[in-house]
Amino acid sequence: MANIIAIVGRPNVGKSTLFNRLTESRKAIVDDFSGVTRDRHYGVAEWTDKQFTVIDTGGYVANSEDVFEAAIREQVVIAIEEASVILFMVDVITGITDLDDEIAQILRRSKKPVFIVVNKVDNTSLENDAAVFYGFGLGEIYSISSMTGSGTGDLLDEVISHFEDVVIEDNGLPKLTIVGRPNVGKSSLINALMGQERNIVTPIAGTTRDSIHIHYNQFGHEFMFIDTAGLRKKTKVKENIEFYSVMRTIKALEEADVVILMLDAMEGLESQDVNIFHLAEKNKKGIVILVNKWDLVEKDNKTMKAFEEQIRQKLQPFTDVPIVFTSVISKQRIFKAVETALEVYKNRGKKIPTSKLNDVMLPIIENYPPPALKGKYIKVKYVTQINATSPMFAFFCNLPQYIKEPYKRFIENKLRENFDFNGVPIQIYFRQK
Ligand SMILES: Nc1nc2c(ncn2[C@@H]2O[C@H](COP(=O)(O)OP(=O)(O)OP(=O)(O)O)[C@@H](O)[C@H]2O)c(=O)[nH]1
Ligand SMILES: Nc1nc2c(ncn2[C@@H]2O[C@H](COP(=O)(O)OP(=O)(O)OP(=O)(O)O)[C@@H](O)[C@H]2O)c(=O)[nH]1
Repeated sequence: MANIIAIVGRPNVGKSTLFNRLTESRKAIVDDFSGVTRDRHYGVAEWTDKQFTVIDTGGYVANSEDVFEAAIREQVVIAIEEASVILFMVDVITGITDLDDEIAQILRRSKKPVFIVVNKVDNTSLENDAAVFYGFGLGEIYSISSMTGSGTGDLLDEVISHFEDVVIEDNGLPKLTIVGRPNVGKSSLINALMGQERNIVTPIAGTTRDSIHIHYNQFGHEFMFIDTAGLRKKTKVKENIEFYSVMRTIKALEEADVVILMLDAMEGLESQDVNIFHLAEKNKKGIVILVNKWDLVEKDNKTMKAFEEQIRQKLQPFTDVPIVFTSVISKQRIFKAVETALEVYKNRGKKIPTSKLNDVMLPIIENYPPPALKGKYIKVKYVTQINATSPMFAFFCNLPQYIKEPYKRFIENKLRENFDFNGVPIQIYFRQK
């Protein structure tokens, strides 16, 4: 089961501030790429050795107070159903409001772990004021200051102790999932690929009730579809449809080996898609981009190229990703899409023999060594691929701490030029030897 933390609470209590703090801490530690777009609503975070996804449920722009509060209540219900842990954030300065009380009432019916996070406790003199929130009857309270970070460590220690280990069912077959915003054509694609069969397959229940695993075995291809496309929840508020589908997407993504990110050609790649892309990238999943509804685009011989460039521009720095233009309606390139996803699956499992790796990479490094720092030369001695589910390389050298980001990028590009890793994130480490 995916570990998802949802931060709920009324506006202005500081949800986004905590979210930024949690997701940035990971960025500083493990995210090797700089210049990555900051994920606004959901991101990957890490505490001690546990990795998890954080969702910030704020950010409504609603026209009436009623709709607004209904939307928040609905979000809390979705969070209870879909998240593993809920952080209910309140504000020590304002105390308990009516909306806080309503949210607490919904949360009291939840079976999921709920943490009351009392924010804006910037100094110890405010700690006494926090005690009022015991009145919710939801157990322990955690006083924090999202602004300074104080108290967040204790909170996270407690939160991660409620995570379950991610158990992923494995029958050795590639696991693909199709993700994308509502209405891009996900269900249509699965239906088109399965043909009549979809109606007769008995869905193999996934490890959780979050997804359906469909065994595909036709036209010489065998794999598993992690399908969430059929699972839809009726929500009254537009933003919540998105919120719900994001939750489902995160879970499907964590179970899959390769993520097929489907776009609508008429809309292009939007920020929500870029978020999903980065989520897949950070989870080290293989990625294929499908530009669907290509039939609707007025095109000439340059359109596809221009479209591709536009997309890659937004995906930087990880642009070595296949892009396939499909029309599910006219069955154009739908098998190509599957074949490409299976290629990416192969690339993700690729192991380069150490001798070959050194034969190729050492001369490149010799010709273009890492820049010397403070008069010290960096000597790379050898490289090896580490045994892992996605490509990971260790370069052994005398002064690993002197290797800077641009040089890592250079090395990654050379690996990609010489060995096909199309569609897969690569991790590169420099180690002391
Ligand atoms: N003093 C103090 N102010 C804080 C703290 N955390 C957040 N704030 C401030 O509270 C205000 C609201 O913070 P946000 O993080 O935007 O709140 P939110 O809950 O995400 O709000 P919505 O996006 O509207 O749902 C901002 O002005 C923050 O600077 C804190 O720990 N202490
Ligand atoms: N013109 C055109 N329409 C398409 C294509 N693929 C799907 N559609 C239409 O787009 C609409 C949405 O398709 P769905 O397959 O339901 O999309 P979905 O991504 O599963 O949508 P949600 O279930 O809301 O997430 C339907 O009316 C489809 O007929 C395509 O390639 N071209």
